[in-house]
Amino acid sequence: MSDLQSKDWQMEQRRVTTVVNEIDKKINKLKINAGKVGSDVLEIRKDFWEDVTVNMDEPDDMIETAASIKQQAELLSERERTHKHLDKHLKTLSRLKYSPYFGRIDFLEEGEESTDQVYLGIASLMDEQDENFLIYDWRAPISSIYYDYAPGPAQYKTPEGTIEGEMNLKRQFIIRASEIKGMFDTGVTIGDEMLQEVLGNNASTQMKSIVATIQREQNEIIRNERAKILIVQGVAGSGKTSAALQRVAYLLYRYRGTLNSENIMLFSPNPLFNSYVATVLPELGEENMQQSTFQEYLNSRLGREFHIEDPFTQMEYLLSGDDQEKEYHTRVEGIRFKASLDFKSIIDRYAQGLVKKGLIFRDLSFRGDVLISKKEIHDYFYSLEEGISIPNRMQLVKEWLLRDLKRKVRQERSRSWVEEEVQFLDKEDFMEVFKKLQEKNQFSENTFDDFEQEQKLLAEMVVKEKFKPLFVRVKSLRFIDTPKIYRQLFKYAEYMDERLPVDWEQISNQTVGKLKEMEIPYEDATPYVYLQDLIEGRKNKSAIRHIFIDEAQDYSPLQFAFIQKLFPFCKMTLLGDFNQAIFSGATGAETVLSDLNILGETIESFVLTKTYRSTKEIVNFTSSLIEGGENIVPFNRPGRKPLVTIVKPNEIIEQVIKKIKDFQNEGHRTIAIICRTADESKRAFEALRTDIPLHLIEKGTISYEKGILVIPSYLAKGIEFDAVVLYDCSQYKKESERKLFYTVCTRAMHELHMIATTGISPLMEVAPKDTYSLESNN
Ligand SMILES: Nc1ncnc2c1ncn2[C@@H]1O[C@H](COP(=O)(O)OP(=O)(O)OP(=O)(O)O)[C@@H](O)[C@H]1O
Repeated sequence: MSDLQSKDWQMEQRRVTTVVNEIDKKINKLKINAGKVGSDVLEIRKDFWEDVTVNMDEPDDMIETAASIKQQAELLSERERTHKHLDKHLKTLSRLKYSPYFGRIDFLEEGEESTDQVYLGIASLMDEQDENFLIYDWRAPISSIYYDYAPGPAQYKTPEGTIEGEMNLKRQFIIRASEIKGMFDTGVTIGDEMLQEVLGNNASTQMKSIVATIQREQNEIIRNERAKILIVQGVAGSGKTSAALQRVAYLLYRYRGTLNSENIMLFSPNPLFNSYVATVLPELGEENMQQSTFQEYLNSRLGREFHIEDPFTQMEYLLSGDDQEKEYHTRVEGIRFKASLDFKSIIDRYAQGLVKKGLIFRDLSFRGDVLISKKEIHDYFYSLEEGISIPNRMQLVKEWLLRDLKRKVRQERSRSWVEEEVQFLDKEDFMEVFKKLQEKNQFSENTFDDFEQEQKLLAEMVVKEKFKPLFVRVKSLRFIDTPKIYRQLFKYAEYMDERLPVDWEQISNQTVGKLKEMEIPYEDATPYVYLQDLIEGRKNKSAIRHIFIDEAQDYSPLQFAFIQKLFPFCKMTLLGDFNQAIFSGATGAETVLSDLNILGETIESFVLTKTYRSTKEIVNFTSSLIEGGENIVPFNRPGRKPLVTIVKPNEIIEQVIKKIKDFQNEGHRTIAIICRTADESKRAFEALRTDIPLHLIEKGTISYEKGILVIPSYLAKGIEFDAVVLYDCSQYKKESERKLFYTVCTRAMHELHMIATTGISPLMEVAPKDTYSLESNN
């Protein structure tokens, strides 16, 4: 280190120390404050009822009592909110104390005399007088210069306009436990050195925030405020998920006061992924957005009625099914067609036809008798004016049914079964009736009359209770026979459209067969709920205002159209990689990213071609596996070439164990043995578990720990590992599995080892021989 550098280092360390002292003072003050508020909360809770005037004698007193309770509850919740806020602030300060900032820029604004020194951290911090920023939030307008420019002329946008000037210095820090561990003055990009340092580290079971090293093209995505639909197409490892999460943090900062974490929703590929990304936002001092998988949504809609196939079971079928069989082909054809907008338009036209005829209803029965028949409901529905939309007519039918049911409740009271049931009521029920009569002052002091009254009320109670499920059914529109209406679609389609696949009849039979068993194939679940919404209507009550869809290539055009309908007023950010479209890859179905024109309206699209995850050698190999791979730019981090070892099938376990031991000795901590299917994963797990400690990841797994895991190919999406062992790469044979093969190989950060039992995968034949090493144990 030169003298100057060392002087700079000392000067910067002194500043860190001063800032940390300032943070300490703030922490102490805040702790005292938080302590006070905390004891206020406890006290209010303890004395809640003592401080409330309770008097129920007169109506006026009751009103006063209610007001007093309300006031006390408001006071309590105000104190609780303040406490939560202080607590959050304290956590942020402790994080700042550990590492106050990661960057500095010196910026001379045009027309100004003095240069501003801007230090960037995960949150802003003012000096004691609250006059100057000691740290700027990385999301502040001025901070964007750090991500967008090299030293020299620079500009940034503010709500008031663009500010221009000159950046004289751009410096990066690695600060840990209030001590500078690394310091770089950087040039063109955000320090290669710093990135090298970050990317060279071991993978963890949780994704990390990238605020210190966001790249210019990622920053553009993170800060985009215009687009209604923002599309990010990025190669594997280009930071799509990272950019998405920092974008959530940015939006929460930019629109603070009007947007909170409850208003943002992330659709992720599987439950494991949810936990993988769960710590990024809290690390940045923000609360996590809502997270769900699309499957969870479908379950919430259809789970009561159907057994729903999940996408992983569908994937297993595609990977393990016999592609020589007619049935397999029919299914694949069906999956492909049901993903398309052609199918959606068939459903739309079918629904239009239902305006005039074709809706099917269910009988409403009670104690084995039909109370209101499906025919009566049908006739009532179609007697309503055609100009009224189907959902609105359904509401009218509902109201009619409810009125009718109430009438039926009254008629039912005098039936003999009711009298019998009354005998079996328990004491509490009698007490309730007694209380009701008392409240209504209905006792006449005439014992005979009183008995009559009581019996009447008890009968009413019994009937009401028994009718409850019927009322619930009617209120939730379950008098509509949607399964039958959906099944009927397949017959109708034959007369409606010429764009049907040639084997539509077989597809229909296959689908209808499943539906009759109350099983719904994954490819039918979205069309089903889409049709259901056209019939029932769905009010958008959700608080969600921004949707993020990760692994967007796994959504079909029809699914996306459905999501858009579901959240019509939301902005959306879609992140995906066409080359990792493993589900559609297996069937040739279109995905939402196949043709961006279908998204119409206001889309803005970004492409990320630089990849950060894997070493240069791994990227050289993986990018040769796919079309267009020559455009992928690896980050310059050296490593070993991927290695293929050919072994006899009965030696595979021995080879895996050997390789795992080697990786562990080299210091790798998360090692994945990726198998093609769940079945293969189970077998590998059973064979290995006695020799090495490992975890088996299955579709329901929600989190994992550091160490060795066995995981089926399609569940490894979106996640990364220090080292990957492909259990048997000879199994990836079909062209339709190219994307799957590419996806699994791109999970490796530092090492990729492929074991082959019957020769290398034919999918690797396109890779130049010098992009991998080959050894044979035979
Ligand atoms: N600007 C950056 N600074 C530091 N690390 C980065 C940056 N961008 C991406 N990375 C790292 O690269 C790896 C891949 O990032 P991420 O998982 O977000 O990519 P992705 O595009 O979603 O990948 P995939 O599509 O393959 O799942 C992560 O380890 C992430 O931390």
